[in-house]
Amino acid sequence: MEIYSVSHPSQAVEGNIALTSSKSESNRALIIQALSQQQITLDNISAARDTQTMMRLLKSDDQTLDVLDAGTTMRFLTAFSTSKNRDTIMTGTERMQERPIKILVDALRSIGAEIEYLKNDGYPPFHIKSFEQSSEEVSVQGDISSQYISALLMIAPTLPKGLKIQLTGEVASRPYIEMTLQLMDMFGISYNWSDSNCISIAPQEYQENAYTIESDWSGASYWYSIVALAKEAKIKLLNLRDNSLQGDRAIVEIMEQLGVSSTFDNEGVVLQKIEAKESFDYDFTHCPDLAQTIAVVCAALGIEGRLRGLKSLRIKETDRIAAIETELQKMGIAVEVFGDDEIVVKSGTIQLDGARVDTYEDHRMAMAFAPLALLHSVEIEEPDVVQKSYPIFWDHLKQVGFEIK
Ligand SMILES: O=C(O)C1=C[C@@H](OP(=O)(O)O)[C@@H](O)[C@H](O)C1
Ligand SMILES: C=C(OP(=O)(O)O)C(=O)O
Repeated sequence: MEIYSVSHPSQAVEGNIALTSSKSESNRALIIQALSQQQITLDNISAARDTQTMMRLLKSDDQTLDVLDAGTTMRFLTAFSTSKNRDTIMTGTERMQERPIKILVDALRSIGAEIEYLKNDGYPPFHIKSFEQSSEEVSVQGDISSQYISALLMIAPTLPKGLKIQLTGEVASRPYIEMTLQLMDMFGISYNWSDSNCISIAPQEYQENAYTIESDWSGASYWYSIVALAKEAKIKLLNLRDNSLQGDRAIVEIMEQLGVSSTFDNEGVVLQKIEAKESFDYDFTHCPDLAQTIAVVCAALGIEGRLRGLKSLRIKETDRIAAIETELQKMGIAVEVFGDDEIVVKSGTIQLDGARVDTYEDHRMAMAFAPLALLHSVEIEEPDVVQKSYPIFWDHLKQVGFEIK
């Protein structure tokens, strides 16, 4: 097994960081480009493996599309292939075969798709056999994954009857749905989102336009953590915008409570240290990818942190609630878990002597725990997991004085 030993002798960080661009924006823009008959020009496409996989599979003529561990790639390509009536087998890693797809498959079946599961009902792999649109009305449960909804939204204008998507229950990860609609709007699509949570999209064509993908706010979160834990810090993150399409921009307000200020200029955002509050309480329903970063920041600062709205964490790259609990407890920090939705990271003194972090094939475990190296050297198992969203993460750490062996 590969292990990195990460440390930071001076505990002071300064520099400009050109983050990898957003895989969420990239994967949407690529699907829109593939659905459009017009010239759609995209700049700054993400180097993330999830996006590189999307690009490769969009060009592929193979019947089987293996998305590896990329959730958006699985969900968006499922709807895309169906809309094209393309005979396709969708598959992915072992973990991907445990991540639910039933809500999306049921929705596609209800509008005319014939889809057959090849192993376990409700999970990849499955076979998309045929599609002829029989109905434009579809009902989708909103509290499991917004990716099913984004997938349906993007194909909607290209379907002969369009789509009326009725969202039911609580709608989680809402900013990701808004990102999808805002990108569609940029390429000429109009839609109506009613008070009763019904999104209607008439048949229309995606129009010619150009878009430059923004840096990744989820990746930015690790830099907020680095600034919070460093003794001295001045970091500028390039190509991030105050008015972002990405919901993880919420890290700005979150980290104001945990010791980091943000100042935007026309190049990006400058992070500096400020005083942290003494306790922390936040609902991550709409920014689930930030939860691991914040759990570790609370543990490192010795602040009690109540993290709510974590329901979707159990079905991501790993069971992230269990992973946070296990790894922080190894470091002497008690974590109370309340059902599937909430954890409390208890205040205490983190024990990093001999600390080794298991990353559970989850990029965010590696990146969330790496900033602890500012307090004491830490070992990170399977460091290559960062390829999924932020391939140059470790090079960026070296750029600001982290030592990696
Ligand atoms: O649409 C997207 O780009 C994403 C939506 C979120 O997933 P859920 O909607 O499943 O929470 C998020 O966790 C994921 O990293 C990316
Ligand atoms: C959950 C994530 O990605 P996905 O669901 O697209 O695999 C993530 O990047 O944290």
